[in-house]
This record gives sequence, structure tokens and C-alpha cells, in this order.
Amino acid sequence: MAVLSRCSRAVTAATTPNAAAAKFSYLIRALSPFSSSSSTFDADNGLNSRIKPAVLGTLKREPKDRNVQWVFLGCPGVGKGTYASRLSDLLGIPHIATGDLVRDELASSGPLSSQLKEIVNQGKLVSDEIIIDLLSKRLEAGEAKGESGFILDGFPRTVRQAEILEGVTDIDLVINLKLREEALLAKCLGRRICSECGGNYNVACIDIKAENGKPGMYMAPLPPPPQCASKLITRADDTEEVVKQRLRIYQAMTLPVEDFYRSRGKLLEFDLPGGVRESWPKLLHALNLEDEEDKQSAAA
Ligand SMILES: Nc1ncnc2c1ncn2[C@@H]1O[C@H](COP(=O)(O)OP(=O)(O)O)[C@@H](O)[C@H]1O
Repeated sequence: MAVLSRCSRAVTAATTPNAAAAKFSYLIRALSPFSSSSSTFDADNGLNSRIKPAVLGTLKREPKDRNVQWVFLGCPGVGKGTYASRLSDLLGIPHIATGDLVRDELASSGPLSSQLKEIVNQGKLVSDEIIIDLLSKRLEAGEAKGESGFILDGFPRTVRQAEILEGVTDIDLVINLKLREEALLAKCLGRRICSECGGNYNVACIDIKAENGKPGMYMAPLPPPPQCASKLITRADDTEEVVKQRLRIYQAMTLPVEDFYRSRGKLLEFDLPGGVRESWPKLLHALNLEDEEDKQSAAA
């Protein structure tokens, strides 16, 4: 769509968040024809009662409703990809991970490839312009296939990215995944990806003992299915040094994004109580989505 490529170019040229937002607006408005039907958050209620009606409202899929537009926030290794992809399967909404878009670009040996490789392998953030350009193209391709709604993972990662997104579409809910710091590094180092299907697994077995009044935590490994076992690869940026740098950059650049959404009443804080088996049902409960899973299991 011409409008979309015009917008990608416009964002590249923009110098301030407002200018970028104004130009980028063509893009997401074109992708979200129903973006004015935003969720209603009741700031006077408690967190769950504030979130649940919004979630339910967007799941009703009444004729004029669009699909949900959610964002996953959280430190490297917290499990954004795992939970976003499960929710994407459950709700039939695309899971768009900007880290995957960057890795696809790296693998393509396109013009950006060597520039990106250097940035990513040092644990640094890619420029807002490049990431918005990659995201625009992904959204455009999705729109052409009739996609509606999204679960974003890894975007926004700076306040400027959040301002641009907020300026152009309504994000219904931001799920902020939290995990004890001791577990994050081990989770990144244990991460394995199937080179064929892209599935995410983890060989780390996290067993934090209770200490000084703090409870222990156990997270079982997430093993690959037999067909993926011989095709596992490790991300080049999942080395100890680079993960530590990514964690530092998260604190500096992405923590303020949590505040950005918190102040707008869109942030759902979710403390992961353990591994997927323990955490998934609790996350569904927090999102009031247990019925969706029951329906899916019954249909299977
Ligand atoms: N929104 C973004 N802004 C800038 N850089 C990004 C963004 N998303 C991904 N990247 C780049 O891609 C890398 C991998 O991203 P991701 O897979 O989301 O990693 P993480 O495990 O650190 O959450 C990041 O370290 C960064 O270089």
C-alpha cells in the first residue's frame, strides 16, 4: 500500500517524537480502521477489575470491534515470547516480535544486515527509525493478508517508540511480565531456538532456594519436542556479557516505558510465579481468559 511505504520513509526522516508520530499516523490508522473503539479503563477500580472489562470487551468481537492490540513488556529472558505466542495461538491474533524482525533482517543479508549485526551482538538497541521501518513493513504485510489486531513483543522499548505508537493507535493493554532477577540471566543462557520452526525452548533448570525470608522458586526446563531436538540453536546475543548489557539497557531505556503506560492506566503487572506450567493458568486468570482456553480445548 502506497500510504504505508510513504509512512516508513516519513518516520525515517522525522527528527522529533511528535513529528514522527504525526507522519507515522497514516500507517497505523490505515491498519486499525476501528482504532477509535478503544477499551475503557476505570481508574477508580482495582487492577483486575480495571483490566478485565476491557479484555472482555475486546474479545466480544461484535461486528464493529477490532481484535485486541496488546503489548508485552519485560526484561530479556522473562518469557515475553513464550507467553505472547501462546496468547496469539489462543486468540488467533498475530504475535509480532521486533527481535524476530531484526533477526530475519540479519539472516537476509540485506543492506541493513551488517549494521544490525554489530548493534545486536553488542546488546544495544537498534535505532527507533530502523525498528519502526521493520515493524511498518510487517504490519503492512499482515494487513495485506487480512490480519487484525496484534500482540507486540519487544516494542515499544523506548519512550519515544511508546509516544509514536500511542500517537497513532489505541493500545488496549500492556502486560508487564516480571521475574526475579536471579533467574533472568540463567533463562537467557538456557534459551534454545528451533532453527526450522522458530519454536522457543529452554534447557535451564532454575532452582532458587528460599533465603532471608524470600521464598524459593523452581522453574522446570522447557524441553523441545522430539522433532526439534536436533535443530536447536543459541542466539548470538545470548552470551553472559551481552545479556548483562541488555539487562542494563532495559533498566535505562525501557523501565521508563513501564511508567509511561502505568500513568495511562494500561499496565497490568504480572509477577511470574514459576515456570510455564504454573504461570500460564494464572496469566489466563489475570486476563479473564480461562473460558477461551476451555473453549479451545473442547474444540480440539
Ligand atoms: N523495539 C526495539 N527497539 C530497538 N531495538 C530492538 C527493538 N526490538 C528488538 N531490538 C533489537 O533486537 C535485539 C533482540 O531483541 P529481543 O529478541 O526482543 O531480545 P530480548 O531477549 O532482549 O527481549 C535487541 O537486543 C535489540 O538490539
